[in-house]
Amino acid sequence: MANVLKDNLISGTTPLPLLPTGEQQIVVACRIRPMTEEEILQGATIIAHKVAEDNMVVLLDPEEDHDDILRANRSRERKYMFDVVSDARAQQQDVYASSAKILLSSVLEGYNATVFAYGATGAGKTYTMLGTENNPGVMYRTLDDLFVEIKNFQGQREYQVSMSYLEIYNELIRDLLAPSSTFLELREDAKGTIQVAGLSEIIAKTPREVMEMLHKGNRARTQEPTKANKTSSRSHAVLQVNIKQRDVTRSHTEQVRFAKLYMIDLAGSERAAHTQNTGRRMMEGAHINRSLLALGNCINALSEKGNTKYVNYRDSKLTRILKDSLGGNSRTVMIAHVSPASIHFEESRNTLNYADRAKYIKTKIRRNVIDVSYHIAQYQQIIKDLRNQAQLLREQRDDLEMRLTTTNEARFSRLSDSNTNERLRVEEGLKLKENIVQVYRKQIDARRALLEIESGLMDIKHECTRNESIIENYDSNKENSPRNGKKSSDETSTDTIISDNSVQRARAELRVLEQERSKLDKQRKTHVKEFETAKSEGRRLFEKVTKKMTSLEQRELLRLLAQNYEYEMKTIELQAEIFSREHMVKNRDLQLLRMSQHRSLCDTLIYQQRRLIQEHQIIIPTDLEELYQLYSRDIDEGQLMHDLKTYSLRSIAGGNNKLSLPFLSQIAEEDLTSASTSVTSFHIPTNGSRRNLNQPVTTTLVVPHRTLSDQDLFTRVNNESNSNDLGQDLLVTKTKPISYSHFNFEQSSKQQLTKGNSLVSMSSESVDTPINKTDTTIRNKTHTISPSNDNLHTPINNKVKLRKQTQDIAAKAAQRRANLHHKELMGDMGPVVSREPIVSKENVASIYGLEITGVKPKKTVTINDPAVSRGRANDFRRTNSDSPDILPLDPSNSTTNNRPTKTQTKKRSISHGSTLTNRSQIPIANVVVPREHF
Ligand SMILES: Nc1ncnc2c1ncn2[C@@H]1O[C@H](COP(=O)(O)OP(=O)(O)OP(=O)(O)O)[C@@H](O)[C@H]1O
Repeated sequence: MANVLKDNLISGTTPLPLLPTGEQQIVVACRIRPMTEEEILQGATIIAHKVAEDNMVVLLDPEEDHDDILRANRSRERKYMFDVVSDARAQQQDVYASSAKILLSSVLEGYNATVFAYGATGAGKTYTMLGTENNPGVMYRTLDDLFVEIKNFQGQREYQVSMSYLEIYNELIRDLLAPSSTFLELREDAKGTIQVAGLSEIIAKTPREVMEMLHKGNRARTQEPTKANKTSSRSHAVLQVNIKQRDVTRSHTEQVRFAKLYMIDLAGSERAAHTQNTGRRMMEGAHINRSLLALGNCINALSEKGNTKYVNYRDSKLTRILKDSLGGNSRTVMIAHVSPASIHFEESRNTLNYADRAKYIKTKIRRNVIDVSYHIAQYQQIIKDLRNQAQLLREQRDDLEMRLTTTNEARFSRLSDSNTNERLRVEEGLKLKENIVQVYRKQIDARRALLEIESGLMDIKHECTRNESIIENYDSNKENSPRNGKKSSDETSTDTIISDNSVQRARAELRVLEQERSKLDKQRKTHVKEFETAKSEGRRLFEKVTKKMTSLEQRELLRLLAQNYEYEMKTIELQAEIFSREHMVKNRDLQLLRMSQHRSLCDTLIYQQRRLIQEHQIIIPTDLEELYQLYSRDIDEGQLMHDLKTYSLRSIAGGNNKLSLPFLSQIAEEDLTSASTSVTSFHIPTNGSRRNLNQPVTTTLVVPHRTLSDQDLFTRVNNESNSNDLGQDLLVTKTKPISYSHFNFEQSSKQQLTKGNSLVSMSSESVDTPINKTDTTIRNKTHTISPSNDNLHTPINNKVKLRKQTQDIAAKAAQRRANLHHKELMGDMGPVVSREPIVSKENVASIYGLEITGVKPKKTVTINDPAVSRGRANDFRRTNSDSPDILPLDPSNSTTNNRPTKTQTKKRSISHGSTLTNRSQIPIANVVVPREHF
């Protein structure tokens, strides 16, 4: 560090060095001012010397007696090493170059920085920080350079510079840019950052404005003559410069950098005996000393090895403001000031001792950068900006090419005919220049072509996904075709023709898209090759041409030309990235919209089912009630329920099958139809048709989908689909129950099972069971144990109608959810779109928030099989009549109690593939659809 400072000191114009990130020690500089007239008049001698090495101060003790033999062996000198030392010969520029200037580059990179002047009264702090009109100090020079730097980045970065200026006088804070009699308060925000409430912050556009503000502030500052200093500052002055910047080049994310630069001129410590201050001056002195003592304590604590001591910043306003500069997020330079005069030995020694300690203080710096992400509408604007930028670059380039040619030609014509060698050389240079321009153009063209191809490929991907999902829906519908059994033959045939046509079209489109994709892929490869060749050729030519061009001007023009092409290349690359992001965001937005529509649908569905339960006073198990309570709490402050109540009453009271909720009917009519079915390998047993009744529904855990976050779902789906041994992976032991703090699902499910599965039994009856004699018996049974069974006389047909209505929605809703997740997964898979269906039984079930267990068919507890309807009815009776004959958890018992006939087992084997040994056919899971909720 000392060397860097030394370099800066010598040259004063060395490029601003960038300090390393992370932990950093405070840079301590020392300035020994020249002797003042008064000091000379008082007969003081010079006791503070800078030694030749530049970074050492030797302080001699004026009290030491050379003739004192007792002290003869003791050194007369006190030596201090600092990062840089300047003495009476040093100019203001030198001091600036070794202190604030080294911070400037980091400030522009987004790091906070502080430079503060420390020392006894009259030691030269204000002179260093403020200076005089003819010889300005650090504050002015820093701001001046800051604007120069900003100008250098013109066209690349946008800046906003604002400043505030305050003083701490007698522990009171005053705004120097808007002086008034009121004092300001310090506030600490949640992150522990200290702020001055109500402090004015003025935006400065030019160095001139800054200087005016600075002068204005200084005029308002409290300054009084004392015995020690005719222009003694009686306050600590804090100048804060805020720099906010962002790159002009637009990108999909925007980096905004903030930095705070503090420049502080402290009041000087004073010894009452020396200053002979009385009254008000003495009071000021006491305040100054107290705050400086607090600062000294902080320095002591911070410089402790290992930094284990408590640092009390709260003792003074000064230390609170300096908190970050001393121990926090700031690159800090301390300039310690000493008088060289022997009469100030004590003050100088104190200052040097503190400065020496401050060397060990470490700050932890970090860049203040935030990334601002853009949304879709802004992408359009960025693309527009980038296009404009590319146009501007092309114009600049034309100009450069012209100038390069003109200078070459002018040079050529200046050469006499006899100077053949030189003429040949210039001619060759001209030719090479043409070559290089051609190569650069080729490079740009290839990159642009690639951009177009990439964009085309993205569109193809999108179209493929759309068509694949049509085909998938069709296949899924076909699989669930028994549902159509209830439709009239006319209806069915029209539906079939429509979907057959659309699926045929989708298949044909897919074939064309595939061809197009492979064509573009080939083109892409060719262009990538062209681009790479042009790139390396460009590099080679550039070196060659540079060698041929003798004139500095030509070389510079060539360099600018190459740079210009490079910028355009970057612009194209940015465009490509933004296109792809735009594409991704569009997809996501669409999915989110559909998900939220779907969610509304589910909420309505749950509400209507809830009403059915209430209206018909159906007894529901406590577990289900608790789940419902959880669900209710999950809905934002009950607002949704309130809204739904208003609409749903109409829809249910109306008793017709058409939904009356405005948004729901919209979804039901538009979205549900379009996204009819997509679950290819998963049958949702919420369908009221007889076919579902043939599918065994087995129970494990029942978890509402709302208990999982989207992320959880996504992770689960991914994990499960990534699993090599899906069947094994989904074993119940591996599936952790999702528990709320006050509700244990695992326990709950166990209870469900041990209590005889009343939940499932009830729901089987209320949802799926066909209305026949047995079921009426069951219902009667149920209601006999109900405290109130007035509604028993409600026409059964009406109930069934309502149930079916909700069942259909449930089925569609579940399928839609699977469909959406399927698409999401496909979207996240990157450029290669898998043709394999990603939605498996497990994934889909997981999407619904269901727990899936890998259960061997033997252990399966089958309840909802109409073939064993008598058994089920018995189970149900047992459950609801608190019969001791409880449906057992034990698998062996379960098969005994619920033992299916041979045919029944066979049936199940087919639907779950349980008897097959092939891995792909191994029964993966028994799935529970949250039908019980309905
Ligand atoms: N490097 C220097 N070259 C010439 N004159 C200087 C230098 N440093 C300080 N002085 C002069 O010394 C006197 C005291 O300096 P200054 O007011 O800057 O001290 P200070 O440390 O700010 O004191 P206080 O803490 O009382 O405000 C002033 O007259 C100033 O012009």
